[in-house]
Amino acid sequence: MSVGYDHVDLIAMKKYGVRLGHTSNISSEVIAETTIGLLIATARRFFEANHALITGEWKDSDIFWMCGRSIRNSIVGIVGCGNIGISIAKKLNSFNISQLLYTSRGEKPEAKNLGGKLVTIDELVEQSDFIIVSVALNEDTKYIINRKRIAKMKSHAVLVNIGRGELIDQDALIEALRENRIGGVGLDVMTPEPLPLDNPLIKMTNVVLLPHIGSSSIETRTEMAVVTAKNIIAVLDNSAMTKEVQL
Ligand SMILES: O=CC(=O)O
Repeated sequence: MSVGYDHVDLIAMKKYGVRLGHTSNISSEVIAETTIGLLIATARRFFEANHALITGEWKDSDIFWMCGRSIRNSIVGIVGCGNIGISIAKKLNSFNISQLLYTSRGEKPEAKNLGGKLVTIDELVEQSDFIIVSVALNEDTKYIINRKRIAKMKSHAVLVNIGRGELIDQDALIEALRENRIGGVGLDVMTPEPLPLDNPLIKMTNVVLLPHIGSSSIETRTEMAVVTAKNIIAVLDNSAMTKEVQL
């Protein structure tokens, strides 16, 4: 009952003739909503600000207290422009950003129509003020955000990951955050999940962590459950699944 199937041994499934269903595209919209929320919460320091309020640190202060960065007039890069990436791009369109960048195997007409420019991953990390990782995890994309690419990011760049934890070299990310080499990070996915409470990310003020709740709306989870049930029934009936992975 998920979009991604990186946690399934596809070779073994194929070898033993086990069919695999998933919930492709059902959750794209709600994951895109989560992404926008996480992007703003990270860029505008919502959790840090909330913590300041509840701990009595909210005082008459200087005009730049708790300032974050606007999304307006910024360059936003989306790594991976599948259904979720496109849905994020559509929502961002109303934010008056200055440029949308994206990576993909080839130009995507839908992204182009939204003003998106196809770039390489290295160009994207170098040029973006906000970087959103929304690509499927596989052998080609594992650690796509590696140490070298983290080093290329702008010092104020905000990185958001709603794909899978292993898309990012998390140790390199923690180092960059410790040394204030990037602006902030918003993660709905991380390594491992659940994240142990002694992980350094948990205590960092420039990090917003969510417990992999990208698709967690009642409506979406209900729809995912129904499709999963239909997929199971299809296997029992030896008929076509609603969403089947071609092994
Ligand atoms: O991460 C969520 C999913 O793959 O559905």
